[in-house]
Amino acid sequence: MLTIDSLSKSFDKGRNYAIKNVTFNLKAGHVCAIVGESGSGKTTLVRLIAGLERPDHGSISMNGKVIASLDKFVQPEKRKIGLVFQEYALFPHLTILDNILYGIAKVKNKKQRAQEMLDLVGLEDMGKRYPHQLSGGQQQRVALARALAPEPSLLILDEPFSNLDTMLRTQLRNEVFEIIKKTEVTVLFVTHDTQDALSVADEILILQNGKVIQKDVAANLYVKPNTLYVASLFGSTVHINKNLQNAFQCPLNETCCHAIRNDKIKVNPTSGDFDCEYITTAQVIKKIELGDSIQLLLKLESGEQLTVMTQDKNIADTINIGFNSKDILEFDEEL
Ligand SMILES: Nc1ncnc2c1ncn2[C@@H]1O[C@H](COP(=O)(O)OP(=O)(O)OP(=O)(O)O)[C@@H](O)[C@H]1O
Repeated sequence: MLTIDSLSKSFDKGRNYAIKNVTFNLKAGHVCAIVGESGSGKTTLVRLIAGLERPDHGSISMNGKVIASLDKFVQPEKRKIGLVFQEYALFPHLTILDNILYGIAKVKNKKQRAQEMLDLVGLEDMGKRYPHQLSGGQQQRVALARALAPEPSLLILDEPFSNLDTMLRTQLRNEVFEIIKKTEVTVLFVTHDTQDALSVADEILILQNGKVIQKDVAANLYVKPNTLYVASLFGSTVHINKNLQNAFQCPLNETCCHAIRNDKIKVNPTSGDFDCEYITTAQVIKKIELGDSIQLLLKLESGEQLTVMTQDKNIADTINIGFNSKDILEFDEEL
């Protein structure tokens, strides 16, 4: 449905690239989350797709038709793309109903359509109110209703929940995606929050320095991350550097980079039935009680520090820790 081919964009005549050679496909009806740290190019990528920026290289096609390339540019309003941003961008002087009507000037039965959209987002009685009379979460649902009203082929959500506090954020995210599922619209969802991505996306695209590092379903990103960065995004991860290899006596292939998830490091204070292939001794520097588990900050003889989790309340000052080769993650990259 959406095809991005070798897309690049620079804001300084090619010295740096906000988006560099990005290629991916998105199937109709799928939700794809775009995840990456600040400055990785997420917003630039969706602005290119929405037609708010022009690419320097490559092309964007929707349903087989090129909408942006070096010699073709379809205007944003002709792209059938709905946008929802972090700031709700509602017109303050228009009622909720008029805000929704604004986007569907050319649709037949537009009042009926606008009311249907209000019903869809659960604000059927609020059409006559003004934006300032609604809560942040309600305003974001109006923004969603407005974006969905013209029946877009693609809906782009750019950090739509960042303005909200954590409780409301999770609730609204779940509500919004329940609404979206009913419409079967294809979605690109920009977020820096991996929990958001894991909760709602069919697939996740990871951007780093403007490049796609990996695009896959969530389970694969966890089990087979391409890089240490991707591994770290989906759970605390320790790089098994030379010092750690020496400490645990686990020599690893020098041409690759290796890591272990913190929750795969086993803790056993007595070493009785310790069942790990690679073991070392560690000094407990700090214990932090986190409800029913305890986080331990450890120092190895080599001076390396790492954290592990345990449920054992009787932790001595010096403990054994270890892991198994099956849990080691291996990447091609050099750090
Ligand atoms: N209009 C612009 N002019 C100049 N540089 C820009 C412009 N827009 C983005 N950039 C640069 O492009 C790079 C990618 O920015 P972008 O906003 O796409 O990242 P992001 O991943 O969305 O970040 P954030 O999560 O902080 O919003 C950054 O280095 C940014 O400074």
